[in-house]
Amino acid sequence: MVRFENVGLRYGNGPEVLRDLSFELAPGSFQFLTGPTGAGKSSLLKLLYLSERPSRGLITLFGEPLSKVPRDRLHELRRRIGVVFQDFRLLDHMSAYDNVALPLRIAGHGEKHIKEAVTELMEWVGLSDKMGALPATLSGGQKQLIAIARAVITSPSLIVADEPTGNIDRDMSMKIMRLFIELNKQGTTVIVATHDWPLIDKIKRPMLELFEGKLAEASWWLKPGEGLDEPV
Ligand SMILES: Nc1ncnc2c1ncn2[C@@H]1O[C@H](COP(=O)(O)OP(=O)(O)OP(=O)(O)O)[C@@H](O)[C@H]1O
Repeated sequence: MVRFENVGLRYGNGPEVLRDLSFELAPGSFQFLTGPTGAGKSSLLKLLYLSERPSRGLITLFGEPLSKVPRDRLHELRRRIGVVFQDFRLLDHMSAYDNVALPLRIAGHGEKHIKEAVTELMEWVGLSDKMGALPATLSGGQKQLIAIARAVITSPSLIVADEPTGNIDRDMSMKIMRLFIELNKQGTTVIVATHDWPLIDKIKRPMLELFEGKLAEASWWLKPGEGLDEPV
């Protein structure tokens, strides 16, 4: 699904903020990414969802070496990735329904299909009664549920989440993580950056740890399949 080989990243002429990153995300895997503030988690995720290009090394995404993908084809790969941010990035002037519908509208789908898909996803995240709500009238957790519905409406094969439960209470954080786990059980590859140790501890999935731009030996690893059926 994803392979990094000796990847480095610098912004402009600055120092390398990521160095010598080599790892793989297997198809259908669930991976946490953790590390202290400034360690480079968001930067690593930006490389994954194609918002930055590496300054050295090789990234292979969906079997394609990114260095060989022409710029005008990058958006095709990008469409296969759903991204969830800590700050939701909903469009404030649009209803929850229209926010969730947006990726399908951009992709040119008809309104009938859009209505079915949005209705199903709003039900899935438990917000069927908030279709017409503007983001400003929703709680942080509800906004994140809308952002997750928007991220998955195009059925991406990779979900990248950057601190999706920052500033969200414990119960809602668990609800959000359960949605990611459900998607993962359906075959979606998921990577979640978080500082939330109690959450990591409860969910028990493999973890990548960054320190000052380098991957540390993981403090613990689970063997493939291990932990996956634990209640969360
Ligand atoms: N656009 C940018 N231009 C220049 N430097 C940047 C940029 N974005 C991040 N950095 C630098 O890259 C390093 C890693 O930042 P990054 O945001 O990836 O860390 P992080 O682990 O996600 O931190 P946090 O947990 O605080 O979100 C930091 O030193 C940061 O200052």
